[in-house]
Amino acid sequence: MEPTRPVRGQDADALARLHAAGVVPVIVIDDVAAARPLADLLAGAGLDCVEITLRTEAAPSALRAVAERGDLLVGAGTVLEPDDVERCVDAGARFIVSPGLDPQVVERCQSLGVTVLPGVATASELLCARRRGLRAVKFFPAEPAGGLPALTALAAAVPDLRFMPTGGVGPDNLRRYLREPAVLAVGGSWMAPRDLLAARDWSEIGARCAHAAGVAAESGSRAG
Ligand SMILES: O=C(O)C(=O)C[C@H](O)[C@H](O)COP(=O)(O)O
Repeated sequence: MEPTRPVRGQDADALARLHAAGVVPVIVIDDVAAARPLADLLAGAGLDCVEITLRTEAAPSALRAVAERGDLLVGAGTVLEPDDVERCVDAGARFIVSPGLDPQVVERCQSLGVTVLPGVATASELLCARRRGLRAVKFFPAEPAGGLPALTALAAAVPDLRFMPTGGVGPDNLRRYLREPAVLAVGGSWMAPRDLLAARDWSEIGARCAHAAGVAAESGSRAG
């Protein structure tokens, strides 16, 4: 990737940090009180970026709590409505992720200057993202949509875009995705899944995060 190229709606610093992190835990959080210990754990494991999905009532407050630390790059996921973009940016989100490419969500992000990673699963959606000036997208749902073979085929046809595959990625296939040069970073819930978060199983979450960070550090020139 070329992190210094100015790209409308995608701030180079955020993209560079996502690329350096390599893995992005996707969080579904039910209790805002779990946000700070989770953030401590992510930072301790060397994971610099986190996506908090707007799937729960606690999500906006959790996002704010993690963003207030100042050291982690926090994004909002499952952003379905343009008005959610403002809410998330106001809470401290530095990137916005959506399961699909909704032009209104993308435009709102671009008008606010926040990085947006809309979900794409087809070449047509990829071209729509490219037409809007984007240079990175979420590939979703990665495994059901064809996995790494589909991603590499899309990347070969549209070589100036980078992908954040998410959906069905985990410890068994993480390494393979990270070896693909078109992959900006890999997203997934396996590092801190909802049930382990609810159970406050910090030791298991910590072990999964440390493993993912280790795999990311081994892959290519990513930061450790
Ligand atoms: O599109 C969004 O905004 C989402 O929130 C979707 C999530 O990124 C995936 O559902 C995570 O997939 P798994 O890692 O397989 O659990």
